[in-house]
Amino acid sequence: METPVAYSTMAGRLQPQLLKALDQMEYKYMTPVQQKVLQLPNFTDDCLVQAKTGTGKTIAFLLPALQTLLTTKGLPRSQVGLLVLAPTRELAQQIADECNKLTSLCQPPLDCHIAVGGSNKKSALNKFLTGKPTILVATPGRLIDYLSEAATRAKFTDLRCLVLDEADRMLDQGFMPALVKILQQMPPKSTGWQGMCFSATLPPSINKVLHLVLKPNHVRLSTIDKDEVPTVDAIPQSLLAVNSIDDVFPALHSLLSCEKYDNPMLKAVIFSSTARQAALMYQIFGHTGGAAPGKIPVYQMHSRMNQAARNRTVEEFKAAQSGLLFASDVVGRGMDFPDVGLVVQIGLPSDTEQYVHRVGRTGRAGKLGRAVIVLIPEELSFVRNNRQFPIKETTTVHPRASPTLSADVIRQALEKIPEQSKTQAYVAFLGFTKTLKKVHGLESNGVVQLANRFAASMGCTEPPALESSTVGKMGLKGVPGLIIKGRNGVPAGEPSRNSRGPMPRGKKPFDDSTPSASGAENSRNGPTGGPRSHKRPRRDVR
Ligand SMILES: Nc1ncnc2c1ncn2[C@@H]1O[C@H](COP(=O)(O)OP(=O)(O)OP(=O)(O)O)[C@@H](O)[C@H]1O
Repeated sequence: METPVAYSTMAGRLQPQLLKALDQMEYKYMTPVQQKVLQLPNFTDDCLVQAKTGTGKTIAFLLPALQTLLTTKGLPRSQVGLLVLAPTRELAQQIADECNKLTSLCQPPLDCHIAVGGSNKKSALNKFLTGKPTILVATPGRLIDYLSEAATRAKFTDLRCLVLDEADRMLDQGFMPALVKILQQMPPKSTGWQGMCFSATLPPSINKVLHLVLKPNHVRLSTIDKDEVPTVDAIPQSLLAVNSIDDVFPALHSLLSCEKYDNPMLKAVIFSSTARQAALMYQIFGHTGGAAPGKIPVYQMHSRMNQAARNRTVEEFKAAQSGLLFASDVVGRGMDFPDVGLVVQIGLPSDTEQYVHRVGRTGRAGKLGRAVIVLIPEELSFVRNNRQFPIKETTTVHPRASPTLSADVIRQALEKIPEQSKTQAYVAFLGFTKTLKKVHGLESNGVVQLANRFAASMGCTEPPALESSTVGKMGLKGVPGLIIKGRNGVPAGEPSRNSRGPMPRGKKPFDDSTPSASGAENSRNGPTGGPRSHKRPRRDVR
């Protein structure tokens, strides 16, 4: 490992007020990525930078950009000189907070504004238009909204630097149309603004679109060796392979309770594939008192919450000394929750990059951490196809683990969960599994069967009834095993036929692997309607 270089050696290259702020933030030494970037002879070079999660990339792009703003003459104070784009609202806020700390001693002040969805657009836009926003941190959707106003567009005519944080995400198919729209409203690249792209993962696919923000001769920096994986070495990764989907929640309960026994101050993030599943698991583990023994606070974070609740959770979980955060991918990238010691992924990440970023919510800033992925047999191909990750199968059983006790605790907790939450989790599971059916190696029949087994694992006596339009949208019309409202004897508008309460103890859940009554009735759906095909799963990332 290279000897760390002190920030004090940057005197003369960085403005004294930035160095003083770094000192106040107790950043004495540069992290490797900060060192690489700050060693560039020219801070205004276009650059593509890769460094592992939690290694201080935010400071690495803010410092050169702020140095440019502080030393460049001629930038009118009402103009945006630095624009940072990030994929999520919470990440944008986090970047703005870090930026405000770095500029806290600047005189005259460098105002940092934020433009994100979920907040009051009118008042934020008004402040932006009447203020002196030298820096803007934004999510693409809200920025496009802003740019519809001519007065807003006029604020960018002197742009000096544009940063894409989580650059591979910002340049992927999901964000590309928005990014292109934004760039159309910015001064042309030929006016000389600097482009900076940062991420822990830079798949080759982004190379063909980098020209949108970077010059052809941009600098490429990486702190990751060519054949090295982008996950942090200090995070042991393990696989908890469960025999069937019924075992997922009990296995998670067992894992968390054992971890909690070993470390009463456990702070963990548990990722689910969908917002609804994160919400469901939050409720389940709320009823189990977090994880036995003793109580541990539980938190939830996903796109189905309103922005005020999302902001509150971020603040609380950042400050928490221990707790379980049940989350979707809205906090899968970039978020810095101090001292998270464990990341658990329930089911498949949407892609290998997402696996890396989720794992990276632990082991940050040189701290220790551990990552576990819980997979059912249908999902194990993820590990087989991604041998680059040092994922070890968990073989040792913790002496405290009691599968029967965990199964009982989960069953009792599930009895208290409203049917509506289960139905929502089922629909979301169906949709997500459908989009990843190739990875699962499943046909539509198999997708429905798996989703129905998921419903059974939630204690549903039969699969929740779906709106016919929902089934159509998912491209699952006519697939046996689904219960459609208004058919199968289920009155339209009624929540579900399974709302008879929880499955009695010991009762065998419905077996949807054989054509059930519901499956037979389902044949009335007729031939499959034109399925809407998704190349990638709909991710809960905004
Ligand atoms: N020079 C430094 N010294 C000590 N801590 C630092 C330094 N720079 C950054 N940090 C801390 O390291 C943590 C991770 O930083 P940051 O969030 O920028 O990482 P990142 O590389 O952007 O991660 P990700 O890839 O997940 O987005 C933060 O808590 C930050 O405060």
